[in-house]
Amino acid sequence: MSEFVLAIEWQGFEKDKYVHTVLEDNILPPYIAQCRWFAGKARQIKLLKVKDTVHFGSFIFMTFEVKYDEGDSELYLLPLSFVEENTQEIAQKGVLCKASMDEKIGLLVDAIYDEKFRAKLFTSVFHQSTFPQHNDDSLVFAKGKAFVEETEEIDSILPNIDSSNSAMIFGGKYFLKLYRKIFAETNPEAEMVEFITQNSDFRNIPRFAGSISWKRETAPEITFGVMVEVIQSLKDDWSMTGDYLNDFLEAFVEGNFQIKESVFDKVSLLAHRTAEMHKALFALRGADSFNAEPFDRQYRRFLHEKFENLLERRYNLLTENYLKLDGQAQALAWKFMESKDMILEFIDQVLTRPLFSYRTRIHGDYHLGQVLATEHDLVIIDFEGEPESTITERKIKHSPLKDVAGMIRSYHYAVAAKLFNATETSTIEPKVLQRAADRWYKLIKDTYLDEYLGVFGSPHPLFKDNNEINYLLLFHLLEKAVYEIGYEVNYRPSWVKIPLIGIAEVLMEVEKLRR
Ligand SMILES: Nc1ncnc2c1ncn2[C@@H]1O[C@H](COP(=O)(O)OP(=O)(O)O)[C@@H](O)[C@H]1O
Ligand SMILES: O=P(O)(O)O[C@H]1O[C@H](CO)[C@@H](O[C@H]2O[C@H](CO)[C@@H](O)[C@H](O)[C@H]2O)[C@H](O)[C@H]1O
Repeated sequence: MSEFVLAIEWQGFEKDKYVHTVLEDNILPPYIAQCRWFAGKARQIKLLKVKDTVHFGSFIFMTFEVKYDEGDSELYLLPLSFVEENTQEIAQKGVLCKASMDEKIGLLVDAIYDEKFRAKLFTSVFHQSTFPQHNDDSLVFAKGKAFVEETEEIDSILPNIDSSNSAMIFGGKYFLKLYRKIFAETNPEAEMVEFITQNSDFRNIPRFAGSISWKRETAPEITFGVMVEVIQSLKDDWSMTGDYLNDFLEAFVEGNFQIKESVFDKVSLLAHRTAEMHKALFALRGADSFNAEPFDRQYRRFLHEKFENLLERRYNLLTENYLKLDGQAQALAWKFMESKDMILEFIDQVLTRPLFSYRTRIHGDYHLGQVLATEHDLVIIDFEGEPESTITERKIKHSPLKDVAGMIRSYHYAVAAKLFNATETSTIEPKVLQRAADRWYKLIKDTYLDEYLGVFGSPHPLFKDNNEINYLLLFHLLEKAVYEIGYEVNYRPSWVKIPLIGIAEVLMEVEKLRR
């Protein structure tokens, strides 16, 4: 905790330059560096600036901007509370500094750690309260279909989960995600979850229970948080698939290739739920932001430019990090670089080839970790979209095959990570391992895809024909694997070979299309 003792006054907080300067220079930099939600830990901070203050009873929502030496700046949300000493036990990681307010001594804390703040959030959703601000702006709490509580007296906890935002659970029933990195726009997750809950009968998402938004007179509104129902789940589908793969691995080291029927059943179930989600999104009419659209020129150009830029950035990243890669990853990276012309030619086709399929709002960052396994079913979560894209881009409509490609990539990841990282396989030749991984992947991929397409029947309402399905699926598989190189180089360099193998496999299919 910082040594500073800040004298705070909530009423004049927005204008108190001294308090802002101490926060910006002395308190926030060390504080945010230890917060899981702060995404700029690996970047050089050039400027940190307190931006806005939104009053919420005896609490404050403060926003601050972080500018870096390179790349885009970011806007963060930090709710603040003053907790008088000896009134409440506050977790050490929530304390910013010692403080005084109205002649009382206490602590300035991240308000999520203050149970009174959490209780006020709940009460405000309960009453659908509005908090007018000093200008014509207001802080607005909305209530959704899944909010069925009859009392506002409810306990709250901060669950111990891995989240890039801040989660709170109320009465074991309501899950509130308070966004930390915020955008000057409605968050796509709040929009998607609210729209699906209120306008469709698709049940395999946590249904919308409420939201917190800062509505501004002269600027777009900003979503501070979204409340949904709690999903009772022991694990996500990534760990569940990891369990099936443990069985597979055990048989494989004994010389058997074995996949249980129940595994195919689970894969089919996920394909089924994916198709139902896409059907629901396709059927949502009446609001421009959800109506299905064709592959018009403007969208084709957007898709093309985005992929070309991504490709360029990834080639540069791999070149800069080439010497840090192991021998196998270097060979794969080399192959990827040599294929540049073929990839560019394949991407170019999106500008001109006939495409009569539709595009709709989609999940956007679909992988096994975004699916929670309940006792008998699966529930899809986290509709925030691809973390690297801007918030406007995340709302652009795409072919649902982009989600399908995301999930297929995830199965590829699951088997590769399991077989190549296990100690049990350390003495097995890489070629033999690769062959087994390929077989597992192919069977699972075909099961997923066949079941997914089967749900829609024929003719398919969203996709024109098999040619288009094939091209769009390969396009998005390639795009996703290229995207993943960035994630792996930055966070798990020893896994970079997984997307590189994925790229090599897609390129073999692309070559077949050229013949
Ligand atoms: N509705 C929910 N009910 C119960 N747990 C949830 C719910 N939504 C998310 N979680 C848990 O929180 C974790 C993080 O959720 P996610 O939506 O991915 O948050 P973030 O985008 O902040 O990382 C999930 O992996 C899951 O364990
Ligand atoms: O944190 P998010 O869920 O928004 O997604 C990011 O992190 C994911 C890693 O957890 C990353 O996913 C990649 O690794 C997964 C296995 O850990 C694998 O299942 C996915 O297929 C693979 O893309 C995701 O790309 C990134 O956006």
